[in-house]
Amino acid sequence: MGIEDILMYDESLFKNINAFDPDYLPPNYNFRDTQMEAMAIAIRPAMRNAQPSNAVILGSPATGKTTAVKKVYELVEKNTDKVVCVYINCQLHTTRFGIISQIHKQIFGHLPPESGVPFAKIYEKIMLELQKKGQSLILSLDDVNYLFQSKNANKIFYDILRAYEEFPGVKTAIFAILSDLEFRYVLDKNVNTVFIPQEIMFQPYSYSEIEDILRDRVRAGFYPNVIGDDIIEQVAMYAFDNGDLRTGIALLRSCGNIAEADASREITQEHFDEAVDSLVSINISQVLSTLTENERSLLLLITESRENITAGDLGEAFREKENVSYASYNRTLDKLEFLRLIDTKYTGSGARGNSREIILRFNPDDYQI
Ligand SMILES: Nc1ncnc2c1ncn2[C@@H]1O[C@H](COP(=O)(O)OP(=O)(O)OP(=O)(O)O)[C@@H](O)[C@H]1O
Repeated sequence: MGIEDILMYDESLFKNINAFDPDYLPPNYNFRDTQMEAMAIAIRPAMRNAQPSNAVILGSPATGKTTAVKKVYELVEKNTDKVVCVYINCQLHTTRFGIISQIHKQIFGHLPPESGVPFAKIYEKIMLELQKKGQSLILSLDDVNYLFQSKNANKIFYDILRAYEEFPGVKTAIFAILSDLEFRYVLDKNVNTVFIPQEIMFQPYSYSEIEDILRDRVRAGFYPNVIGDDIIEQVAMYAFDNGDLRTGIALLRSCGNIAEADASREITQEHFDEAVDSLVSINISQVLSTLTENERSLLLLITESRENITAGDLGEAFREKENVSYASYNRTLDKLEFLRLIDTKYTGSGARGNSREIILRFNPDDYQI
């Protein structure tokens, strides 16, 4: 090994490898101003002792929902101490006690004791504190569908949103964050008497938005000239095709690691190809594994039809096969589109959307549906 090789060995291509971490908060956060404004409007009354609004924050995975909430929280906390902002990931905390403990931690700086103190005591302590300080609570429940699996959602929503009945003056709101469109209906059915939210929608990013975001991430994470435009565009295209910005960010990191292991000063086409291969198409497989019977059945019909079928013809075939209502067919179709397994394109003829053409977004031969 020559002297240069030794030097190279220690050299890193990464200026800041954390820029590719899942919890990295990008200082530059574009394309979500409308959604962040809607959140600010929902929170603003709380800064003036008025009632904040509930919201349901909806969008497919990696459309920036969590990041947007955290950014808005940062701004709120910078500007007022009248609002307590709590963010909870419901994949990690699903019980009433777990959720109230996290709120306790945010307010008092530590978790309550895990045993011995009943829920009601902790709840009371929190609400009295909010009442005393004249503070409002904005509780963001990320991946809120997990609460429904553990059947605790109803109680938790009531705990928070009805607090004012027992503790007059206390103002609370919930931001329910969802990446499962289907779940919107479950939410409505279960908690609609207390939870009347405004909807904040996170549309999928366009190709150029994805490219822009990834270029920013490259500037934050790599030294200059480590990765060329051509490779960045390929990464962006890959992320766009997969409908997942997160894949793009992971791919950038993986390219960097592979190039480093190769003791290269830059990321080459070969490094990119290797990174893509190693990604395996976990994404699509993962999505497929979460489908319900009906969704799977509809997707099968689409893959079997091979050429682009229209929504109308597909609807007839599906209703014959599964004996479901038209509304249910439409919901299932929307779900497949939301998950970016299919695209629908208007052909410009026909009535009531029946002229939409269904386009499959992946090669069915590569997957078992
Ligand atoms: N506009 C943006 N600018 C920069 N980075 C972004 C932007 N939107 C999303 N990201 C990045 O994409 C990744 C996913 O974002 P985030 O976790 O906020 O999405 P999400 O919609 O909450 O996803 P999920 O529904 O899967 O929880 C994060 O690494 C985040 O930093």
